Amino acid sequence: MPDPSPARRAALDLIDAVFAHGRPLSENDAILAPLAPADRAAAQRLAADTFRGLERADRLLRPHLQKRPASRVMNILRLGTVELCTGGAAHGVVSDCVNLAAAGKRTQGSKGLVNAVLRKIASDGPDAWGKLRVPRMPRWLRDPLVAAWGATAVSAMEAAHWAGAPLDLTPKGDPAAVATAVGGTVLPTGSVRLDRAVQVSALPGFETGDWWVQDAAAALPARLLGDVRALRVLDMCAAPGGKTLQLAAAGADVTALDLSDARLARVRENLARTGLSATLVAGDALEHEGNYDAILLDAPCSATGTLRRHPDLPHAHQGQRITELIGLQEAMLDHALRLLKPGGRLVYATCSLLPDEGECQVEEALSRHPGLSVLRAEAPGIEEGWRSDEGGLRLRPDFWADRGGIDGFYMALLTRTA
Ligand SMILES: C[S@@+](CC[C@H](N)C(=O)[O-])C[C@H]1O[C@@H](n2cnc3c(N)ncnc32)[C@H](O)[C@@H]1O
Repeated sequence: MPDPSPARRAALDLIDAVFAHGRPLSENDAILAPLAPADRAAAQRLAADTFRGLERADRLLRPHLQKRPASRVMNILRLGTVELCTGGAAHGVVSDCVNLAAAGKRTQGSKGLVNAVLRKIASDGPDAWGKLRVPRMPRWLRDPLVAAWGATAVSAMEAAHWAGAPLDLTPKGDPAAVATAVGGTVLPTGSVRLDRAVQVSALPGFETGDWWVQDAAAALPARLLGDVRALRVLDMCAAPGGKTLQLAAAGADVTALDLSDARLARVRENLARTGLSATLVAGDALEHEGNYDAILLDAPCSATGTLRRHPDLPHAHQGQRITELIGLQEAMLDHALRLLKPGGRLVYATCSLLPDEGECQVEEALSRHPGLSVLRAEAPGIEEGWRSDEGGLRLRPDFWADRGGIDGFYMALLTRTA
């Protein structure tokens, strides 16, 4: 039996790692490292597409399965179903999925099942696919989001997740020049957006570090700090460094702190590519000491605002860590306030859709710290509808629907007088 294609085999390993070990697709370099760049990109795309279409795939597969097969076999069927229903060539997909089953000791016995089921899906799946509902988020996440934002808003978010995300770049200098060079458009907030699929490293300006990849929402927190020229700024959870690059490009004297050495290496690479500089510190934010004019706290969170790009996340965990993360965010915010000079500015941000990681954190911090207040967030492109009751900004993936959406984010600009 021929070997399966390296990209499909890696995609299957990536999917298995999410379900079996709760390891998100973006944290599986060991699976992708041996592959050629094109196979790596194809594996990532196949795995992400499988998670995006998982609910539809499971619905189509259910009538063909008398009992649920072993997890890896189920994942081969899901991978094949999504490909077959989104334009994959029937013969090539079915035979390679059979090869995938044949290649594993625990899956060999299911070759026949894979072949029979995927042949049926190849004949009637593509028509049925388009008639199925837009996939929903898993209940552990959907229920609290419906409680926070209402069912209509959550359906709109799911439509945005299903549509996927364009590519956003943050320019180091003039946005118009970058937009012209890459064939993109300048968004009202100053990011440059490309609506077509591209190989990022082949775009003009990549080698010369004229821009970096960063969602338009993720580019806003650093802008809320305003003019940071010559200020001592702490980027408290810095890696992989998008916001460090913005602050350094704006002329700040940046200390970029992160717990993870491996992730700090990404900050170092990004600084080198863009010719920018910052002081890198590996360590626990809660133990860091210093005195800063401004602080950016982009706290670790559920990342539920990024499901357009990371549809695997709600399957990697069922929200078990969220309570722990909320405690960490609170402790980090309190510690950051200790490191901030009186009158200094602090941005608290999370790429989460859950108010417990955003609005509630700021409301509770205001009640714990009498000298703390929220300043009005000002930056180009901010819409009045984004402003939340306690004075922060709430961005959701269903916003900017006519422009291609924006990641979910929360951010607030704080200052401390005492
Ligand atoms: C949301 S990400 C930061 C993204 C980054 N600001 C950017 O724009 O590229 C959160 C980061 O917090 C780091 N982190 C988690 N716990 C930490 C801690 N106790 N101290 C410092 N960094 C921590 C993680 O390693 C991760 O890189």
